[in-house]
Amino acid sequence: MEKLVIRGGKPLRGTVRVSGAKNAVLPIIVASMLGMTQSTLTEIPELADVQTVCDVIRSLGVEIKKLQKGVLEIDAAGLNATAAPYDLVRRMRASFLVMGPLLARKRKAEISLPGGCSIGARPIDLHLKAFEAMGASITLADGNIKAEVPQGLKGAQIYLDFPSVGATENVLMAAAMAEGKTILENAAEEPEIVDLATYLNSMGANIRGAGTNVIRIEGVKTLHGAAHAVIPDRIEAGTFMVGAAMTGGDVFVENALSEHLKPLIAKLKEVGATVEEEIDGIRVMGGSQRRSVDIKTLPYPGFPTDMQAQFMALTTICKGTSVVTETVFENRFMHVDEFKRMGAKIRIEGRSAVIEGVPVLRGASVSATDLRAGAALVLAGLVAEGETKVGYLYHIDRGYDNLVAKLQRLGADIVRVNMEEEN
Ligand SMILES: CC(=O)N[C@H]1[C@@H](OP(=O)(O)OP(=O)(O)OC[C@H]2O[C@@H](n3ccc(=O)[nH]c3=O)[C@H](O)[C@@H]2O)O[C@H](CO)[C@@H](O)[C@@H]1O
Ligand SMILES: C=C(OP(=O)(O)O)C(=O)O
Repeated sequence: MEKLVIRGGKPLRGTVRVSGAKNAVLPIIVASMLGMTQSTLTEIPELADVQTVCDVIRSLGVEIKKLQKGVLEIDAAGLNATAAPYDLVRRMRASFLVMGPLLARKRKAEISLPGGCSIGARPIDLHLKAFEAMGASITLADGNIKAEVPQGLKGAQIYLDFPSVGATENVLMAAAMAEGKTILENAAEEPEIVDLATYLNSMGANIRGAGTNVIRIEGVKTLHGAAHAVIPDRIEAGTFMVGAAMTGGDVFVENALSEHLKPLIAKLKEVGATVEEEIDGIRVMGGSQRRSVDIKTLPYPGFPTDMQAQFMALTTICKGTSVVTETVFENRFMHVDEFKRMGAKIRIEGRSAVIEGVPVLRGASVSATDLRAGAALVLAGLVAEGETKVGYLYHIDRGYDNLVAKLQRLGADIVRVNMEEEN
């Protein structure tokens, strides 16, 4: 098994460039299925999830060429299948986003229930209710969802019970080519939704209001390919920012957009870090004192759930008691037990974790229980006394582009080793 081996104690210093956003690139690659001509996408991060989403849409007849590092050319003229294979869908929840484009272009879709992720049950009822409102009939058999809309999708007024990111994206893609107008209320407002809408509009769609909680979509008959550069990854940026604050370092996170990171910036300042918002990135300098701070995750523009684990890593070494409350996912505290192995003092009370800061963490063997938990354990390893070994790296590989090389360039003592070879 491969592991990351980290020797803590080195402050992160220097410049790191943020890659394109995982949570923007996945829906954007899927949205390319709607184009009748070729799209060129740039700022594509090197991630296992990008590979998986490309495999999913290739299996449906879409041609994808990697022109050079970070650049994909996608041609969906030959889209010819309507069933997404189970072994790919189970690997990544975002695969379920192909349902919208398949219904729009092929009027039917068959997709396995997306793979359960350890952070919560993650149902897809809001996606399905929205498709039903647009005229689709949906059946579930043998773990597969079959949706059909023989007369084509019709625009509808849809209210999401929760501002789900994935459901908003699926509706945007379906409604872009539906007949008539769709009004989506209580829509998700994340920057990744805006990026998807920008791309769809450059493909010929008519979408207004993305980034607010009401999105209006006037359906068009066809869409064409377009050129698009994916936005920077605010969660990757946030991970390095927390790393700088934790290690008492000084890091310029190039390409990070401060307008996407307001809650994190505010909380880092509360902890005692200095944060400078610059035109081409964000500089974070960690102080010697770290004060305890409370956070509560919320849909955008609230504190992102995808930064909760990394921020909790920081609170483990803040002076005093911090409370971290998770409201978006019901089971996103798997990292707590791993932090405890490293000497952190944390107890869980319902949806909150109460963290009593300790002066030092100790290196230990720990497991990445999910993507952000993995990143959080790496951050903990950077400040721990002695050696930390982080296993189950496939979680981290899903969503961080060259994490080890980027950390090494910032001065971290971190290597990736194959433990079997070592023995
Ligand atoms: C690929 C991608 O972009 N992933 C992000 C996306 O996931 P994802 O799109 O899956 O997240 P959602 O916003 O849909 O989920 C938020 C909450 O709504 C619930 N829910 C969602 C859909 C549904 O039909 N029914 C339902 O109950 C979920 O179980 C969860 O508790 O947004 C999450 C919330 O910001 C992030 O953590 C993920 O990194
Ligand atoms: C939960 C995450 O991703 P996904 O929705 O792809 O599982 C994440 O990026 O932290």
